[in-house]
Amino acid sequence: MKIKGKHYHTIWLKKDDPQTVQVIDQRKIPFQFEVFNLRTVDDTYFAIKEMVVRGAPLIGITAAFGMYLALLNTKQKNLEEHLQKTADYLKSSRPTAVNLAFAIDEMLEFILKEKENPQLIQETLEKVHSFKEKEIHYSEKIGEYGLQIIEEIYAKKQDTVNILTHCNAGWLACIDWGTATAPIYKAHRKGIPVHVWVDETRPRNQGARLTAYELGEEGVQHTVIADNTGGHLMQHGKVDLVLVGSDRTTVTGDVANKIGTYLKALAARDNGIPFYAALPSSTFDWKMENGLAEIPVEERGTEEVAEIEGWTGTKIRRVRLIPENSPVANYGFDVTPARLVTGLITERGVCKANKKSILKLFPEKIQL
Ligand SMILES: CSC[C@H]1O[C@H](OP(=O)(O)O)[C@H](O)[C@@H]1O
Repeated sequence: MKIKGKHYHTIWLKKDDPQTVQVIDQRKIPFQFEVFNLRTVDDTYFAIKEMVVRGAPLIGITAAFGMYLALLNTKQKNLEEHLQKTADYLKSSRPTAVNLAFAIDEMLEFILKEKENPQLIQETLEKVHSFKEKEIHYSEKIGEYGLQIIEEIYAKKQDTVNILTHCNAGWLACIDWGTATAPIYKAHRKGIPVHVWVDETRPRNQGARLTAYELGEEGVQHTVIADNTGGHLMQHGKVDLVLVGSDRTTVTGDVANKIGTYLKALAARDNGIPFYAALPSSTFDWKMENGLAEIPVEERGTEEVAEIEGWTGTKIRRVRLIPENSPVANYGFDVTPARLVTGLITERGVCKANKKSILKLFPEKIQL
C-alpha cells in the first residue's frame, strides 16, 4: 500500500544486492520510517522476535526469506543438518502464528528436494517470491470477498458503515492489502462510506500506531479508541461490523488473534453485531481442532505492559507506567471460540466457522 503516495510492500530484496532482505521497521511507525536490513538467519530471528516485522502472513514470508539467507550462508556438505537447525531456530521466534511454521516447512521441503539443482539458490529465491506474490493475491481476494459483506450492510443502512477492528491486521501485517483491512480498502476505493473504530490494542498499540497510520495514509475515516471502549459503542448502535485478523485458526473455526479479540467477540454477540475474522489459508491449522486447548499463546516481556513508548517530537522515548515492584502478566493472544464467530473471510470466499464449511472451501485439506 502507499506511504506518502509511494507504493510499498512490507518486505523486499534490496535492489542490486540479492544477499540483503529489507523490511519496514514497524517498531518505529508512525513516528519514523526506517528500513531494517536482514542478511543472516540471526537478523531474521531478531526481526520476528522483536517485532520489527509482525503479523502472521508477514512473519511467514520473513521466515521464508530467512531460509533463503540460511542457504546463502551454508556449505553444501552439511546442508540438511544446517537447514533443519535453522528451521527449528526460526520457528522458536514466536509460537502462535501458524504461518511461521507453515512457511518454514514449505521452504525446507523445497530446498531439500532441489538440493542437487545447480540453480538451487536462484530457484529458492524464486520460491520465496512466488510465496510472497501468493500472499498478496490472497489478501486482495479477502478484500474482494469481505467487500461483499460491507456492501450488504451499506445497502440496508444507506449511511456510513462503522467497522471496529482490533490490533493491526493491515497491509503492515501482510505484504500488501492486509486481511481485516483489505475489505475496508476495497470499500473505500469503491466509494462506499466507511469509518473504522481502531482499538489501540495494548500493550504494543499496533492499532493506535499501525492501523491508524495505514488508514490515514489511505484516507479512510477512523477514530482511535481505548481497548475498553468497543462494548459501549456496540451497545449504542455505533458499530455495524467487527472485522479482525487471525494468527492461527483451527479447522473447526476457533480463532487465535491479538489479546482482547475474544472480549470484542463477546460484546458483538451480546449486541447482535456480525463478527468476522479475515485470514488466508496459510493461517489455518488444518490439524488442530480445539483452539482453546491447543493453540500456544505467546507470553512476552513484562516491559511491554510496564512501559509505553511515544514520540517526544524529536525521538521515540519509553516511560514507565506502573510501580517498579508490581508483577506483570503479558499474554499476546487469546482464542475466540467458533461459536462466537459469524464467519471467516478467506481467499476462496466466506464460510461459517465450522469444519464442514471450511473444508467445503478447501476440499484438498480433508485428508489431513
Ligand atoms: C494478518 S495477521 C495480523 C495479526 O497479527 C497480530 O499480532 P502481532 O502484531 O503480535 O504479530 C494481531 O494478532 C493481528 O490480528
